[in-house]
Amino acid sequence: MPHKITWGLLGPGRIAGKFINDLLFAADPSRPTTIEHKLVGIASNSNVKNAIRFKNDIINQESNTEIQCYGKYDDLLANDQIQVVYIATPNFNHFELCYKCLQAGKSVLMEKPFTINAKQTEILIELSRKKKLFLMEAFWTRFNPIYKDVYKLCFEESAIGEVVTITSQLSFLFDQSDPSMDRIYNPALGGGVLLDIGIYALSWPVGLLNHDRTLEFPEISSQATLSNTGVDVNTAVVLKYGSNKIGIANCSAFYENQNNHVVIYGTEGRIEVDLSYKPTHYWLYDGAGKLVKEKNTNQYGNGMYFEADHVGECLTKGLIESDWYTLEDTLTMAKILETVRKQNNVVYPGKIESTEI
Ligand SMILES: NC(=O)C1=CN([C@@H]2O[C@H](COP(=O)(O)OP(=O)(O)OC[C@H]3O[C@@H](n4cnc5c(N)ncnc54)[C@H](OP(=O)(O)O)[C@@H]3O)[C@@H](O)[C@H]2O)C=CC1
Ligand SMILES: O=C1OC[C@@H](O)[C@H](O)[C@H]1O
Repeated sequence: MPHKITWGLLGPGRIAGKFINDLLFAADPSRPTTIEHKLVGIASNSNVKNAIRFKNDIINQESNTEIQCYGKYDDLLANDQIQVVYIATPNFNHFELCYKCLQAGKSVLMEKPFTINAKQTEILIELSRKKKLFLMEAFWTRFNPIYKDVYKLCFEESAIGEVVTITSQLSFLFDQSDPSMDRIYNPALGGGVLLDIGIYALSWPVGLLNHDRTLEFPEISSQATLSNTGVDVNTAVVLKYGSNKIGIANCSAFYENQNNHVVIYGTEGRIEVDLSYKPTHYWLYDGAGKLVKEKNTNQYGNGMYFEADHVGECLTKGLIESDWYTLEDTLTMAKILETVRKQNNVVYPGKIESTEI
């Protein structure tokens, strides 16, 4: 019998549509058959019509009759049929909503970036442990099979010797005159490219230069250009781990990058990856620069079901934390993002930095 995981959704917007589509419908034959995902509730906090529209747009009318729609997030939290809540709102209220979910006894899958600052992350980790509830950042890239293959090549097969340098980028054209870009340019919503897309570029050096989590927090130097609204829009970060490992990550809102690549350099070769946020292809080169292996993956859905299935597997096993993308990993990333923001005077309103509920 498959293990049924019952989901609630807060924030029926853009990413939620992709995630829920994947959760329910991605037809990858390798998906675990032991888990049956069921969407039980959808909540908008501004208008129940948003939740209803989402339900009708995403889910086949015949199969959606049992899904409850709510006009307030709190009402969804009162539904005791819901086991885990996926929070897909803009960055500014992640802390508050996650805190409320945990207090209401719900496990949580929280969109990236987990919170606005490291203190908020620490509080949520502590609360989830106290309540014995599952909590994870929806860092979908880490669950992508190409990321996992690269990890294996580097650390189980020693395919490129010692990993010493990683360069990684992610840039999109975020047009400031487009009203839908409010989330990116508005400090009150926790905007800026670092938290929006820089986090993906950073995740490769952060995940692979310290893969066994034995090294100290890295030395960080960074530079950023700020928008007229005060958030970062063109940002570069250098991380130094230990005495000899260096990561370079950059992100920008100024151009649509055709080359959002990652390159992992080892002492005996390199691995190139096509897309830092949504990898589909890797190429392994030996020390002489000869291509020795490559892999292209089949694409099913949006690539977000890997993280969703992982949540299902963790819940099935009764875990309160992933052992693959841990809460310590989330906290480390939160500290790195905060350090870079501080170095570049990206200041958010005190209200969204607050740890008061
Ligand atoms: N994993 C990934 O690939 C991606 C992740 N993300 C992350 O997901 C989160 C949501 O991004 P995205 O889907 O683009 O966001 P949207 O702008 O689509 O907003 C999502 C929902 O949040 C609520 N909301 C939007 N603006 C506000 C506001 N000003 N005040 C209060 N509530 C608001 C709305 O729900 P309601 O009806 O309740 O008001 C809206 O439907 C972000 O943290 C982002 O970093 C985003 C894109 C891709
Ligand atoms: O997480 C994301 O990935 C894709 C981007 O377009 C989006 O702005 C960002 O939030």
